[in-house]
Order: sequence, then C-alpha cells, then structure tokens
Amino acid sequence: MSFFHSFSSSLRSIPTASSWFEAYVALSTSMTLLQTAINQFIPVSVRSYIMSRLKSYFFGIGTEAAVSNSLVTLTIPEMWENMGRNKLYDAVKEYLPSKISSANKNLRVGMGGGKKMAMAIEGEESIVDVFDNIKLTWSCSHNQKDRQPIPSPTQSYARPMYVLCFDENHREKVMDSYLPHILNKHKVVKKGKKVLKHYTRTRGLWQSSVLEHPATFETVAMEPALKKAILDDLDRFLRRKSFYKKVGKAWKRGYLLYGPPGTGKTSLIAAMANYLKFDVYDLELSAVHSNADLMMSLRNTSNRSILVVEDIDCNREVKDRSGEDGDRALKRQFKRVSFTLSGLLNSIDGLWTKGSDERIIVFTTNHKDQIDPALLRPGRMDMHINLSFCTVNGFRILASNYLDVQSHPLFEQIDRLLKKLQVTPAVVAEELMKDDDADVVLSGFINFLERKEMGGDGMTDVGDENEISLCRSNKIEIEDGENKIPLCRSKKIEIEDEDEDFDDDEFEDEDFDDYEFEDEYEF
Ligand SMILES: Nc1ncnc2c1ncn2[C@@H]1O[C@H](COP(=O)(O)OP(=O)(O)OP(=O)(O)O)[C@@H](O)[C@H]1O
Repeated sequence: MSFFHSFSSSLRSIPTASSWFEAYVALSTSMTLLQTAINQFIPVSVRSYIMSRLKSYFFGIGTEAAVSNSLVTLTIPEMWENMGRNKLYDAVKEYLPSKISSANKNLRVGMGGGKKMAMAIEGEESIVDVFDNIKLTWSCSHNQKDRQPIPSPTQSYARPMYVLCFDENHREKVMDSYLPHILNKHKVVKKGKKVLKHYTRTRGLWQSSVLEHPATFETVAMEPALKKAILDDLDRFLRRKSFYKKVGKAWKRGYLLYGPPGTGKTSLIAAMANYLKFDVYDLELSAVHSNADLMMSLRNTSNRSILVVEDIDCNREVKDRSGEDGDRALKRQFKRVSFTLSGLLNSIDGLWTKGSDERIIVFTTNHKDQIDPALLRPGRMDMHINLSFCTVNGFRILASNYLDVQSHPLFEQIDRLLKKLQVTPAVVAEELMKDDDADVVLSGFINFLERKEMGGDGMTDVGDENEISLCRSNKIEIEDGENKIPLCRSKKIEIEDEDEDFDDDEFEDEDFDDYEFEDEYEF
C-alpha cells in the first residue's frame, strides 16, 4: 500500500508534456528577445569585436586584433550609392567561402546555377583571414538598421552587408593591398568563369543564347604571322585604356574581315570573343527598320562586347556610292524606309561615346570593294583583315583539329597541291571529316585535289568556283616598314601598324598628330 502511495506521489512530481512545452516556449521567446535586443542595441563593430575576443579565447585566433583597443570596422554594402552594384561586395562574396575553415560551425550551403555546392557563413559566424601576417575578421551584418534596401521593384528584401574588422595599425595595408588583392582575385575568376552570350535581334529586341562556338586562335587556320598580328592588336587595345582617355578617343577598335565565303570570318569572330571573353551582338542590317531602330539597338548593347555586322556588302545602303550623284543618293535615302548610311555611321560613332569600357565592332564582307569608303575609314575600321584560301600552315592546323595528326608522309604531296590551288578552309574541313582514319582521309583529300588540278568534274560535291580554283601567284609577304617577311603563297599582307613599342606613360599629347590608326592586313 505504502509502495503504491509513494509511486503515485512520484508520478505527480514528474512534469507533464504540456509543462515541458510551456517551458520550451518561454525559453525560446526569451532567447529571441535577447537576440533582437543584442542586434538592436549593440553595434555590429562591437559584436564583431566581442566575437573575435571569444574566438581568441576559445580557439586562439584573432589575437592580434583582439588585444588592440583601436579596431577598425569596414562595412561593405551590396549597392554603392548612385553607382549601382558594389564590385567589392561581389568580390568579397566570391572570396570568403575559400576562407571558411573547420573553426566555422554555423554555415549555409546550397546549389544555384553552377555545378558546385556553394557555402557561406551564417548568423554571427565570423571568418578569420590572414594576409601578410595581418589577421582580418570577417562577419555579416544582419542588423535591419545596417541593411541596405535594393532599389529594385522586384526585390523588396535587403541582403546583409559584409563587415571587416582589423587592427588600426594595418589600415593602410588593408586599403592598399588586401582589398585590391580580393578585387583582383575576383576579376581573374570572373574572366575565367564568364559564360559568353550571343545576342540576336527578334522584333527589335536583343535575345541572348549561350555562345557555344568552339573556335579559338589555336583552331582557326590562318597564317601564324597574321594570327600574331591580330592577337597583338587585341592585347594592345585592351591595355590602352589610359591612352584612349589621354587622347580623347573612345576606347574602341573596329575590324573589317573580308574574303571569300568559308575562309573563317565567323570562326575568327568567335575566336576573338572566346579570347577576350566578350559577348557577341549579331546585327542583321536587313531587319533594321529605321535609323532610330538602329540607334536604339546599338545603344542597348553592353560594354566589353563585340558588335558584328555580317555581310555588310549585302546591304544596299552601305555599298560604295562614290560614283553616284548627290540627287540620286538623296532620293534613295528618302525612298527607303530602312536606315541610311549616315544613320549607320552616326549610330556607330554614337556607340563609341556611350561608355568608357572597351568596345569592338566587326564588319564582314565577301566584297570589300563594294563597301562605301566612309565606313572603312580609319577610326571606324582600324584593321582590315583579308582571310583567304587554305595555306600549308592553315592545313596543318586543320589536320591537327580534325584528325589529331601533326605530321604524316602524305603531307608533302598535299602541300605541293595546296600551293597550286585555291581551296577554302571550309572545303578542307569538309574533306577532313569524311572518315576517322587519317590515312584514308588524307589519300581521299589528295585525290580530291588532283581532280581539281586537272580541272576534272566533281566540283558540285564540294562547293562553287569561289571555293576552289587555280592560284595566280604563290607568294605571301608581310610588309612592315622596311622589312618584308615572306610567308608562303598568294598576294601579300600589308601592315601599317602603330608603334609596337608604344608606352602609355611616355606618350605626349603632341605625338597624337602623327598617330595612324588604320592597319591593313591582306593575304
Ligand atoms: N580559317 C578557318 N579555320 C578553321 N576552320 C575554318 C576556317 N574557315 C572555315 N572553317 C570551317 O568552315 C566552316 C565555315 O567557316 P566560317 O563560317 O567561319 O566562314 P566564313 O568566312 O564566315 O563564311 P561566310 O562568308 O560564308 O559566312 C566553319 O564552321 C569551320 O569549320
């Protein structure tokens, strides 16, 4: 009996489920209130400082900053006043995950559009980075007061800001070296990661798709000297921001690519885009309705992009009208509802003045002689590049691309035939794709070339008369000032180039008078 009595009284002293729940609610409410009070009343810098003290106590990190009384706090918001996105914020966002260590216990993980799992610090977590023996403590500010509203109608939320704490003694080093180091890292990663876009116009609006053209400067079949000249020109253009600024010129470069169909004009544009990591805007002039339409389209292109106007000779407005009398030209302008040549020129010139970042424009044509000289003058098309029939060097590149073959006993015979014939790289590429076996393909290619040499039939299966015909000359030269550099065959390359050794810093304003912008490359 006494046993049952004591058992029932002990049952009464055990808390019921509802009393457990009440205790839990009370505790979590007080925790939330406490956290809100801390967030509201203790500034983020003080919280970061306390965190770094606690960390130094428990984990032995952040000691240097923690012992100092003068702690500097930098807050990095997502938007920078009227200047739009804060580039430093993006750089820090990219940089910090690489500094997450096993000391970080409170993390956020997820997977966005990329292929890798992403990680970020969460809550009051802080990350300690060491740069040049300086300890730097990073945290996120979740304080509503510290948050910055994003000025976008679609985004009503605000994201946390990054907070960096370090000892006052290192202020200069952080500002002059550490933050630029983070920005540079971001720049390099962004360049490597950038997914290039290919824009085309649909009903007057640019629509983008991923630019997946695989061409690179390694795979484009061209004479090495011409390839080098283009690469050097692009490199020089990119590093001359201060030069363009100094001489009051918009930072832009225009290239005219001309030559028969199938000689690699489109491939070269893709190679340029892949090399520079620039998006490509493909402008179809035949779909342009008016000068205003043209101007609007060009204005809506972004910086660091290549604007391509293909087959410019196919547009009647841009054909050479030097022989036409003024009246006829004027009448034609009024008769057509579409854009005028002057509209095109204004749009292009206006494009250059739009922003300070680099712009490239490329015109392609199969008939350079039919284009109005106004479009080709220096300052509009700075470099004229003639892409022509397949050379021995070009064939080597194609054989390596398509057959993975760098040398072969049949090459000698093919070289001899290629020197005599005019075959476009497109036709060579088609021939090299006919089988997987290099011996079979190269023997077949020799047969093909021999038939052409004899003027035999079979033309229809490979292309038209532009693609293969007998060669008139068999010599190529680059004329570079006094030096003539022989290449291999056919016509010549002329380079009227800028001073190769030009140094931005040494440039004097008066030098600009002698400066020649147009380069002519032909072969
Ligand atoms: N110089 C080249 N190097 C490598 N491949 C080339 C070259 N020229 C042509 N090709 C091959 O031929 C195909 C057609 O070439 P591409 O479109 O670049 O020539 P194009 O000169 O732009 O021709 P079109 O004037 O007809 O537009 C390419 O897909 C590529 O496979």
